[in-house]
Amino acid sequence: MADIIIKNAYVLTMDPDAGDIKKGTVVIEDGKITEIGVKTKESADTVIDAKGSVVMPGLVNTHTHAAMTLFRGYADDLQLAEWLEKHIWPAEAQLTAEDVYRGSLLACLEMIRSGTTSFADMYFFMDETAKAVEASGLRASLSHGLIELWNEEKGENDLKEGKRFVRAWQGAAKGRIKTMYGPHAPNTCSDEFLAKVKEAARQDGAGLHIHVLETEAELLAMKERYGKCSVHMLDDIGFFGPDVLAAHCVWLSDGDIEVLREKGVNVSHNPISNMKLASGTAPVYKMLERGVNVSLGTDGCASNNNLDLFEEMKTAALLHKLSTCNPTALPARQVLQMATVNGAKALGTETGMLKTGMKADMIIVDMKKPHLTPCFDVPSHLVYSAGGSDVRTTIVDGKILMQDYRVMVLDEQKVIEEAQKAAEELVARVNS
Ligand SMILES: O=c1[nH]cnc2c1ncn2[C@@H]1O[C@H](CO)[C@@H](O)[C@H]1O
Ligand SMILES: [Zn+2]
Repeated sequence: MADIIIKNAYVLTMDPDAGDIKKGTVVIEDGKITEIGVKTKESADTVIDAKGSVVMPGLVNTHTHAAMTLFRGYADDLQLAEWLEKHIWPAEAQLTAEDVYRGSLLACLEMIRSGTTSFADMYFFMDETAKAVEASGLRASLSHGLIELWNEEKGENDLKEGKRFVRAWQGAAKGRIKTMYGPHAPNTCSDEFLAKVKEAARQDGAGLHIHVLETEAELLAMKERYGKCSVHMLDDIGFFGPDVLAAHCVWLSDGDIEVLREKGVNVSHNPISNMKLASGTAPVYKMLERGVNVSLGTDGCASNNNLDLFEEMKTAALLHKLSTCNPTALPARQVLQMATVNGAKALGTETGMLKTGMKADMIIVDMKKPHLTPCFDVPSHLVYSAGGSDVRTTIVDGKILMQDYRVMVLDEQKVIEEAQKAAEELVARVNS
């Protein structure tokens, strides 16, 4: 007997061999997809009739800072350097472990509601984010942010904590948690420090999550310090490989794109954050054309200001049509692939596709809505017309986290109230 059967759904498998099944069935057992097709002979404890809905792989957010939900709308309409150094970092200096737990739990709730089933995070007090992931049932790749700022002692301490975290949580929450090293950026960490972090990651068999060439200011600072850009500096110290997740990658030359492709680096594109902070336009069309694995991320809620990957998909599609003056750039299906298949590849998880044997991370999107009527093409609707609030059911590792808009794993009102309180008290401390 299976655990869950989803029937009568439009199945968007994202599996190139299987394609879409217009009226299909997905069978889930022991956290995995055991059958996919038109009909099944199986029976199950839970049978979901998904008539009028789409079942698809859960979305993968490859770059965020979950606890920054507490800073949602806290400092808007500013230059990145001023935003980070004058507003965000002073506020982060007042953060407590409890705050990070409240903020992370709020983020998990928001992700469950908007169809994100796994995410990559880089922040502080990461034990708390890990606990929130454990409690919420989501899947995540977590890293402690290492910000050396050319201070050897700070670097050592950060790396020590990063290492402790990597070892403490690798494989936790029944394998849903993976850990990574999170050196912040090439303009906040020295080349020597980055090489040390790379070595630690190699020893632990852990991945690396880093911001790369988010701003022109970073590019100019790198040229002045090293006589080369971040990509070449990182390449020269042996940093790159398929275990690296590079967020932003806005200010790339054609040569940089070639390095990223050759080394199998995974890029997390964050169009809304890049637009909001006016960081620039990442050459996503070119990267995809050359075969770089580009996925999607929201970045933190201080620069987005939500975690809705449906919004991110639409924005990515529109931004690259506009920036290339080419309406055929980033068609809907390719954008869906970025948010599912490419994201799963970036995090190295057996998810991102509905396929027998894969982990059962999937969402059911309600298509019986005024703004989704009529429906000629499902991928088009998912990218251009739908929003995170159209997700009715969210399943991770074969467990139902939200069923028919009801979150099963968290006390929603309590999570919201406690996050609100934590945010208010935090800002009061910052201003006192
Ligand atoms: O867009 C961004 N660019 C650079 N840093 C960021 C961005 N968003 C958040 N952080 C910062 O990264 C650190 C986590 O390691 C935090 O200090 C967070 O505020
Ligand atoms: Zn970031």
